[in-house]
Amino acid sequence: MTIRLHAQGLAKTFTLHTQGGIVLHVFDNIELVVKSGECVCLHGPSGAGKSTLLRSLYANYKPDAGKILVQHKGDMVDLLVVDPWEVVEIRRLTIGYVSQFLRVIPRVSALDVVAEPAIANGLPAEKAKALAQTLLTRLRIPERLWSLAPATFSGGEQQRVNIARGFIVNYPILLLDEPTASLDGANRQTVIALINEAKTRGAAIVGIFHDAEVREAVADRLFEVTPRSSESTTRSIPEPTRA
Ligand SMILES: Nc1ncnc2c1ncn2[C@@H]1O[C@H](COP(=O)(O)OP(=O)(O)OP(=O)(O)O)[C@@H](O)[C@H]1O
Repeated sequence: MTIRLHAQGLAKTFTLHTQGGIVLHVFDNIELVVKSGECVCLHGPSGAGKSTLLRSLYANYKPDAGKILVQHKGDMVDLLVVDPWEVVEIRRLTIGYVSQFLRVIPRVSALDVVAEPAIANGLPAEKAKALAQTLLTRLRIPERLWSLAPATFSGGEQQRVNIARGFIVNYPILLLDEPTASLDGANRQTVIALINEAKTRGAAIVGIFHDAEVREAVADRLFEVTPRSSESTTRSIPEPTRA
């Protein structure tokens, strides 16, 4: 099976500049390989760094050390050294990300929010909207809501719009941050089906699934993220130089 994502020696700290320069060591030496058709579940206690790792894999956070190799247009490229415009391209074509919360864009309808990534990938608008309708129907978003901006939608409705947006493109790599957190049983089953369909077409998936039923239905293996929070240190701040 093709390796789609390979994180090597990843380390991440946060420096809390507003709190005396305290340095939080979140994780280090992360080695994660994800192949085509495989779903890996990030696992570990609250605060261990699962979301931080997932966001790092999407280049939302910049790790302090290591590489994030992703297969993009046939080549392995390191997400941590590419130019910002390439990150935009990699996100458009190669890596999809479903966060727990929808970033609501005022006045843009739910249908257009979902269709947008497909249009950005070159699908004609009419086809993209037809695909968006199919996904919104599968995720039980009532048709009367399709033309409305999702700002006023319930938490679960917003999450389902976000899922439809993440699954409208056949991304080779998919990152899922608790995609079923606010969903009822029927919609959880739909998300399980969408994830398994993505695996069947060869997507490499990394996810955080707190729900055991979802985890068991989609994950091929667990990847343990171990907390390092007890090792926070204070980075010394240089004394101000006197005139
Ligand atoms: N932007 C940030 N700035 C500073 N510290 C952060 C930031 N994001 C996360 N942290 C810290 O990093 C650690 C890991 O947080 P993270 O959200 O990755 O954990 P998690 O394993 O996803 O937890 P949970 O299961 O509760 O969602 C926590 O101690 C958190 O306080």
